[in-house]
Amino acid sequence: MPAGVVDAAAKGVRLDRHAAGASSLLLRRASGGNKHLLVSASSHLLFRATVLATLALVLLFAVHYPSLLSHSFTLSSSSSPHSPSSSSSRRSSHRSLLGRSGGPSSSSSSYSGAAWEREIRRSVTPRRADGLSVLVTGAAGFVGFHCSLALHGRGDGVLGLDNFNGYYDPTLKRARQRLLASRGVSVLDADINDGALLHRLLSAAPFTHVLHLAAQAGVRHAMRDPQAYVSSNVAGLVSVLEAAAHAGQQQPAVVWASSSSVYGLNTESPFSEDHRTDRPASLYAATKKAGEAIAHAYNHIYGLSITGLRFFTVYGPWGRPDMAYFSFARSIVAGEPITLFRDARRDFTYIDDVVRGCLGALDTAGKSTGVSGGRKKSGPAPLRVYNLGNTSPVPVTRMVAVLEKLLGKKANKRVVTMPTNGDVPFTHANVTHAARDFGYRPTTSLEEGLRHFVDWFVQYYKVDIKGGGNNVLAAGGKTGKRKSMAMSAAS
Ligand SMILES: O=C(O)[C@H]1O[C@H](OP(=O)(O)OP(=O)(O)OC[C@H]2O[C@@H](n3ccc(=O)[nH]c3=O)[C@H](O)[C@@H]2O)[C@H](O)[C@@H](O)[C@@H]1O
Repeated sequence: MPAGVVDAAAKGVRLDRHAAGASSLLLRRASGGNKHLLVSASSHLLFRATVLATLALVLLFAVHYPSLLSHSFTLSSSSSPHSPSSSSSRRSSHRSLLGRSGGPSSSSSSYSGAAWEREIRRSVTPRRADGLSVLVTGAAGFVGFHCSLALHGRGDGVLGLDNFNGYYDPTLKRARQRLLASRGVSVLDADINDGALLHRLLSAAPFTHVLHLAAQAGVRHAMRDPQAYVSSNVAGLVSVLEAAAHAGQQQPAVVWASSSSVYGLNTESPFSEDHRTDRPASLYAATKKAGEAIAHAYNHIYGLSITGLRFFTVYGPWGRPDMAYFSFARSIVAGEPITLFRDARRDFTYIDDVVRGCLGALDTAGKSTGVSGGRKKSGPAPLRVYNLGNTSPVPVTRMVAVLEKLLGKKANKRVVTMPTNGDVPFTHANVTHAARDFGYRPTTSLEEGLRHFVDWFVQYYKVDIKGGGNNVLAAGGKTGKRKSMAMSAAS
């Protein structure tokens, strides 16, 4: 018996004796003589029987309702967003879902149990014939949020997962999560490095796909926090692929976010999937390139169908505050200076185009071929990589000019030589492979896309652009918090 158990057992006996002793003392005082000895013995026996019966009951309860003994986990998607009680039940279910730090060790034990598994199955059951059942990692992130909405909107079953880290303002991620919940999509607080939880999730329901978008983003930030990139983009990817390879019911196909940054110092343009990607310019790019090599290995060994999508500077409503277009908009509104890297050009790609690309990649992923929990494969499985760009690079100065026009205010610009911090001077996507295989055709110009972004930005942060964009009103009609949130978001 382990020491702790021995200890507890001994304590139990001591408690037992103490209690029995106390009751016999009372009886002795009440009746005296030999009679009390009999009563004392029977009371002793009665006490022990009660303790044993209680223990048996607790054990029975734990076996049949393990989830009730752990955290409450009601998935918020089950409540109608329109019913009067739904907002409070949503709030309380959020509290139960969000009440943890989301670190690898915190969620593993609490997300489990038969009832929890039933909720997972309910959540990922598609509402349309031949619909997909998709686990979306990074679902409270920019691209994950939009993809989750789109998948759910067309009747696929979606379960989201996000660790809500503080790389940029988590309140924006929480707002995305709330909006998803109001549409019926749940996002669990969990980390992709929590392999045990991923395994439980993928064993609980027949997921057909994993859309793996959780990652440590940001090209230049990699110099400040290199380990975060290794943890999320390398270890985290391995954790997701391990869980997919060994999924209990069926191996899902995996579609994941690579990056245009893998082209690194490539000088051929436009960038094609056939070009060199062995000269990354940043650790971020190196981790994404490593991810593509890791994907190859998992496809080869386990027969996992894996598709890597190389995103090109994706922007739009509900975007990432750390990205240039977003932080520039905030600085312009606040009258703060912005720093432009001379001659930088990007193939800015609008979120709706990227979402269509992601769904096209999911729809055409093909099946994984691993059997017996990933121990062997029945044949080769698809291994694909695609550019998802806009095919028309734009100077960053032009992007700022469009923002100035939309916000009705001039930027305070400082133009400097591009620092050697991992950035690359230009990106330009060739998307013929994605067009051929799933009809990917970006249709949104930078002007149009930024207009949608600014519409959302002024509404979300209550920016008064009629007054020249100087005024940021108290946000949301409920609290002034969002104003400071807007101004303090990570960059
Ligand atoms: O497409 C990609 O692969 C990558 O796109 C973006 O990376 P990046 O293109 O560097 O996006 P931003 O940080 O928004 O920068 C956009 C442009 O603005 C320029 N920039 C950035 C920051 C700044 O202060 N000044 C400035 O001129 C950059 O040089 C770049 O040309 C994302 O941040 C990455 O997560 C993603 O993987």
